[in-house]
Amino acid sequence: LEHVIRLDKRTAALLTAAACGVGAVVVLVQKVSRHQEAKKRIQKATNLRTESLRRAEQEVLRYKQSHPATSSANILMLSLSELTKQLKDGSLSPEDVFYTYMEKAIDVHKKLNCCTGIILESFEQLKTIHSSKEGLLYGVPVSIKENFDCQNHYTSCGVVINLDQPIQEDSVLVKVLKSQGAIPFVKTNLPQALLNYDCSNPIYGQTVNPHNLQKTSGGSSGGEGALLGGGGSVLGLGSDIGGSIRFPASFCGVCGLKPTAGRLSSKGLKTILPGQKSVLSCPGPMAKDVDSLALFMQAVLCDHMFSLDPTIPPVPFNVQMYQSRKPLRIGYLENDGYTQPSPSMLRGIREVKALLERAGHTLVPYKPPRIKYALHELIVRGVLADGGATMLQKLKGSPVDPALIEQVKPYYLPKWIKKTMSFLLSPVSPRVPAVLSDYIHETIAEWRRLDIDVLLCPMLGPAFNFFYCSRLTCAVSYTMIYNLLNFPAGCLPVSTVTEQDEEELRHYKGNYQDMWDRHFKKAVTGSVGLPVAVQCVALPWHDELCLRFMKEVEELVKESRK
Ligand SMILES: CCCCCC/C=C\CCCCCCCC(=O)NCCO
Repeated sequence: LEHVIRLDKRTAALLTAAACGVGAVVVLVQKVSRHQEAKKRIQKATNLRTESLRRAEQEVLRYKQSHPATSSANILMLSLSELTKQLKDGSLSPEDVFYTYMEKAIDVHKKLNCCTGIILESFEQLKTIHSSKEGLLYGVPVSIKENFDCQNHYTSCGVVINLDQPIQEDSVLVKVLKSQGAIPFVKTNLPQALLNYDCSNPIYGQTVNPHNLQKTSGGSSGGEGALLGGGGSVLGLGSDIGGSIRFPASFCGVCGLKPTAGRLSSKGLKTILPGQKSVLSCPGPMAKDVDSLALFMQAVLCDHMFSLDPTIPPVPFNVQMYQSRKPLRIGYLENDGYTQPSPSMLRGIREVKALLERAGHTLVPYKPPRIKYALHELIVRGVLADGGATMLQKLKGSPVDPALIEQVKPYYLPKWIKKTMSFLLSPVSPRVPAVLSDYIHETIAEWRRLDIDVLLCPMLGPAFNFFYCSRLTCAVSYTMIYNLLNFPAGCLPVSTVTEQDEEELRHYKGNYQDMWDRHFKKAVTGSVGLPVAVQCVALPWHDELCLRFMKEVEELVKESRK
């Protein structure tokens, strides 16, 4: 009997070992085949990009040969309002403008890796563009961030799992832009899974900064930032849930507006956390100047958008509010108490504050109420309510990008650890949706108490060195708060980093003097000459007031340089 039992034990051990072996082989085979599938999809997507660039380049060459008199340098120098005027009065042809920007975009892409592909359908659209002469954006080439659906193109959001089928239908904003005579001509790069303010993914690679190739363009609308900053586009479409329009605008020296979420249609705009309602994502324009942002808003806030997406309130652009120059009461923020601004961020605020005061506006100091509570209890708990599971789901079957890895490492912690931590914290942590509206009204009450119309606050910058964005999610404090509050917020360049800023940075300690403060100092080191921006904020649905404030800052800065 003893012999039989021993034999049985040995058999059981052998069987267990064999089962484990088979299991391991199955897992390995699955992993290898998933990896190969991912490689195949990436190859297919990059081949499509290469082919679209090659064909566009050929078309540009053909056009240039038959139109040697096209003055490209002249066209590229024009602001959007000058460009639209000349297109309308016929002194410029849509063909000359289109081929000029196509050539420039390809050129900029070769240096900065900012495009995910050329929209070849734009060549066909150009042939019938004369029928859209009444449109506010007649003949204007517009660049589109990759996460907006465009018919026949992928909307990958930088994740391999989304590279299955090309999209069937244009997003609402792309349709509306076309109906206003704009020509979407190129799709632009973004970070893997969008929830990051760098601009790198395993499909299309890293986009770099037009002012310094050793710096990131920022993200997530980083392809837009780089292309606009490099001069390869005059108007772009981005999206923002934590600063994704404003970070690349700041890092690349262009303007960007995150409107009130709900003002523009998000139909056909892919996000990575659909259904997450605490912090709202929204589309918005990016461009070289504030008037271009305003023109974009005016163009898309039209009956066509309201009828394609009836969930959008039919409120057209308020030109009167944009053009008003009545003196304002402006709150200003120097340090939110969470992320100590870099010396150039702070200098930007102080210089603009002085210009605004000199122009007759009243400036009053402002502090956001309970900033730590807003960031930790409302933003982190709202966005990561599922412990990062949805995001990890999207990363399955593909490598995690080096620009994202540090950020997502904690999401990989075993569920039981995350659950225990959540349980331990739950007595002190309220449910986000229940208290979010209280926080919004508390902030509005503070604005009312100070009697302020708008707010001037620091904008993260200058452009980071590579791989620091994923280590510094805390640095979204100046931007993501306005996604949480759903206040419109825009940013614009006001200066460039000086030797003096760089010297002061050597003494930067941060508000907490912790690891993140040390990372921040390293992230922005070596930035002399890079753009410095400020952020302008208004109350919900007052997008035109936000733009008007931005426009005034832009004018004052321009004037002060004369
Ligand atoms: C202390 C505040 C930390 C907040 C952490 C929130 C959780 C994840 C990090 C988010 C980083 C957001 C970067 C911006 C991404 C963006 O706006 N994407 C737009 C997509 O349309």
